[in-house]
Amino acid sequence: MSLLDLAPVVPVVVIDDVETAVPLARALVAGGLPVIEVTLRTAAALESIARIAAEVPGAVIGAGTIRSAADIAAAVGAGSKFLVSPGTTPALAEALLGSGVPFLPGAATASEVMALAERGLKELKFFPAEAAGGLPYLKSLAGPLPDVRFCPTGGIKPATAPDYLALPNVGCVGGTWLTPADALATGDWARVEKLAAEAAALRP
Ligand SMILES: O=C(O)C(=O)C[C@H](O)[C@H](O)COP(=O)(O)O
Repeated sequence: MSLLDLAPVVPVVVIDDVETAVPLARALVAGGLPVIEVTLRTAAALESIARIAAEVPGAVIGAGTIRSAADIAAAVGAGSKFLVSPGTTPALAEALLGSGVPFLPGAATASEVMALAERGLKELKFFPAEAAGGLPYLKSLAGPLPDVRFCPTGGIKPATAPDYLALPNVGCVGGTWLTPADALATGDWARVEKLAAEAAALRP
């Protein structure tokens, strides 16, 4: 099954304290969102991915902010089951194709989408979704490029997620709203689970 169809919302998580990784992943899975993207933006990211991979069997754990072949090696080595990049250079596309795991390469323009589609890559992250044109932009791409599907991410909120999910070329959306920094800091896993449950219900 495609990465885009596993869950309506992919939580994008920035983890500063590795001790929060497992409880937050458990809360997301309990709420009904098994696909979790940990951004490689913090020192705790790789160890967090490793712990979630080892200790949260219901999670499909992946790495975001992939920018290089070295990032791919580190992320896959830590146990990432999928990879996500904010944008895609030709070299990064090559490295992702050789990674051995599913991935969502980032794209934001018709030309970038077409360059990836030429290589057979037709399931992409649309980033930064809101800033790059949001709903009208994705609707416009669906006309000439109907065979390409997206996980828009960047600026998407609970109120706007349903409109994105209603588009024919959107499989899921990504966002950080499921794991607010203050909830992570205070260990408010019940709040994370509730936010996840509300998001999971966006596509019954
Ligand atoms: O680090 C990355 O490569 C990313 O994944 C960027 C994130 O997708 C956005 O930062 C989403 O953040 P929100 O706009 O708060 O939902």
